[in-house]
Amino acid sequence: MASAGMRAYGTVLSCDLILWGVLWGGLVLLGWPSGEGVALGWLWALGAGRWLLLHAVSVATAGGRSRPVLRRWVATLCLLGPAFESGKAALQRRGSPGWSVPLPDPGVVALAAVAASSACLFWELTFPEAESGTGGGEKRQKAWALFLRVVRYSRPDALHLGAAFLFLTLAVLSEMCIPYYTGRVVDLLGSQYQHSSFLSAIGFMALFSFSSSLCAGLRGGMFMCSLSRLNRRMRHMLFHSLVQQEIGFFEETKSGSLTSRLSSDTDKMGRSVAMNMNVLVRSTVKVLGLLGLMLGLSWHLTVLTCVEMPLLALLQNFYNARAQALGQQLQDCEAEARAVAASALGAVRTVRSFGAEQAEARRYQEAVGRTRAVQTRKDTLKAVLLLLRRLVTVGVKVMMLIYGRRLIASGQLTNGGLLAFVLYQKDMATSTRQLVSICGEMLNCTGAASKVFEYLDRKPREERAGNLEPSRLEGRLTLRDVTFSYPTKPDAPALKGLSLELCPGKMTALVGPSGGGKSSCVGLLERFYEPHEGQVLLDGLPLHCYQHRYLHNKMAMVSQDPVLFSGSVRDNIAYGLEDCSLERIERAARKANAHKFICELEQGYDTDVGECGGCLSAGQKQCIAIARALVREPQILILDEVTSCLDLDTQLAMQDVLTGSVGQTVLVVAHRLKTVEQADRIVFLEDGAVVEQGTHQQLMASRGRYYRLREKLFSDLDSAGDSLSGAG
Ligand SMILES: Nc1ncnc2c1ncn2[C@@H]1O[C@H](COP(=O)(O)OP(=O)(O)OP(=O)(O)O)[C@@H](O)[C@H]1O
Repeated sequence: MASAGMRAYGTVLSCDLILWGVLWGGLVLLGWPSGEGVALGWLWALGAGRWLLLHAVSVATAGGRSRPVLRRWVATLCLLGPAFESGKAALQRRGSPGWSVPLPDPGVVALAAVAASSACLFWELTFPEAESGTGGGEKRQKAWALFLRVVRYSRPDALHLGAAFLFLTLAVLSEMCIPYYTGRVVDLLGSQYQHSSFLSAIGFMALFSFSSSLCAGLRGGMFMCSLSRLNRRMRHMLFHSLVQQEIGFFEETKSGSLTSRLSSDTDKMGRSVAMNMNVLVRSTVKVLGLLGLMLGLSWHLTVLTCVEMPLLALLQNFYNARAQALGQQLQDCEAEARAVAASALGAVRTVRSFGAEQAEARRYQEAVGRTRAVQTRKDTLKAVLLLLRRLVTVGVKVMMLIYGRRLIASGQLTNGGLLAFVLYQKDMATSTRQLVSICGEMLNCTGAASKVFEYLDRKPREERAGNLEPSRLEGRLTLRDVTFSYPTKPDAPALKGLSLELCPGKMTALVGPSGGGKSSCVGLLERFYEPHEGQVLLDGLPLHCYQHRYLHNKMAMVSQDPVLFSGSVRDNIAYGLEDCSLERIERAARKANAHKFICELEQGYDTDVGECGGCLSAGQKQCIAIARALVREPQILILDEVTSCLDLDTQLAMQDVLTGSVGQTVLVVAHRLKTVEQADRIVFLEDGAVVEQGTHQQLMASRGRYYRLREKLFSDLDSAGDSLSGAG
């Protein structure tokens, strides 16, 4: 592939040489006086003819399809000369459309070839993906589409961005004027000194310096402001979309990846518009402006400086390939060190109880050591890049000064002109470098944008809730022939054709061995998941017909491991309810046997429960969770293994709640709960199916699975209860 490319370049160059040879030979034969000019139009006609011919040659050599970079190279090679001469003539105001320009000599042709090749080499090295066939093109198109979408989301900030771009242009223009006046000052000091001209040059220098600083500051402020506004909007939208997703989505996606989308990816994405556009526009305006100014000062020196760009791009490419791999390694090492620290600090009680502090410290030290080793390699590579980059820059500058001296000696350039050129060239190198890195960075940012949009556009897999809100709800729940498997285990059904009915005013207990499917039933009733087969009905209608908030106000659940949110006890009990009075909260807390210990807390109902309720005991957390469910006065109450952490008093209070509730549908999932004996119906689940059901007496009499499990599991509780009553 590479050799075919080289062959195409070689063939085109050879044809071009032959073409010029024929032209110059013909002119000599015709006796054309050397140094005689031609009309600018003829030069363009010559360029266009050359372009057509060389393009045909390139297509023929590349077997019918020439690569885009080859096409661009041919166009640059043929049209650079006429474009340059036109620009030069316009700058020097040579007058009428019949401008006469010199015919290119072999030196100028060779220089144009070097400049065109440098530009194309620079392009190819900087954007290798853009040329790698249709895949690269598609990738670019996708990146561009994403970028435009981010721009669309920035529409509300149009005013800020518009002002930012205005200040940016003003800052760049002012900046570009400074070297010109610096050169003027040097010239005035070096030749006949004129006080007024000197003062005016100094004045302009100061004015442009001040305006460039002021505009740059305002530009930065405006960009930062629009960036933070966009970030805030995107985070809000993304969070809104995430909390709407089905529960299965959160099981399939790591929470770390979700938080990283919310924080770093939205930020990166915002940068692709605000910060990168800032640098991109600034660098593009600067590169073009500086190129014009440099060409105006000396085109010889400008061509010479063009050598620097492909060399720098070559170095950058070499660095990028290696730095990317090291960056990946670094990320892995950092993640490992973080994981070691998090696991040890998160389970500090276990570490302490096993006396493993030293071992954990050693493990963390080793992980940090590995991170440092990779970081050192990365820093060394960067240092080598900086050194080589500096060498190239200095080498080009030395060549430029040597050549500049010759131009000054021959009167083609002034001292101040050379100084201005050197200052422009320095700026040009920086802007080009920024332009190169910003293109990579923008693709990077659109990568972040694609991840953010992936979640933003994601439609929850489950059917959206309907709008049914009947004023009277009986509360009859039915699971009819339900088959269900978790998204992470699609081939292992947790429920297999299960049918179950929960009647209003009755308490149903689900019992059975671990993994039997009890919590899965609860998950379906709570509409965390949708069944794959069968139906879940409430009062004869599918659950998804009911309005979301209505459903969850009528149906309250206390889970095995209840989660409290940081905030006051009162906020936690009234969670999800608007305008819930303190009396109502206290009533629910009393029922859940929580009022007494809440009143003993330092600030009563206003006490902060700490992160995830960390300031409370497991039993107290359970009681608050029960109060949170009871405060809604739900029609359907689901208690999933709630008594595991409750003391005897609270268990008795719970029994009062359960037996005292009239017309309420109650579902209790239990292994050890005494109340299952009082349940109106006990359903024994095993391996995702109902094995037997009936009252406690019926099941005990039948001496089936329930009987055997009860014998095994409840004997401990019975003996504990017996010993307690004996003690009483
Ligand atoms: N989130 C989940 N993702 C994948 N599989 C799950 C998930 N939760 C439960 N399971 C699997 O589904 C099956 C039924 O589990 P389920 O939690 O419903 O049983 P259970 O009767 O409530 O058990 P336990 O009494 O131990 O809580 C088990 O095989 C379990 O491994």
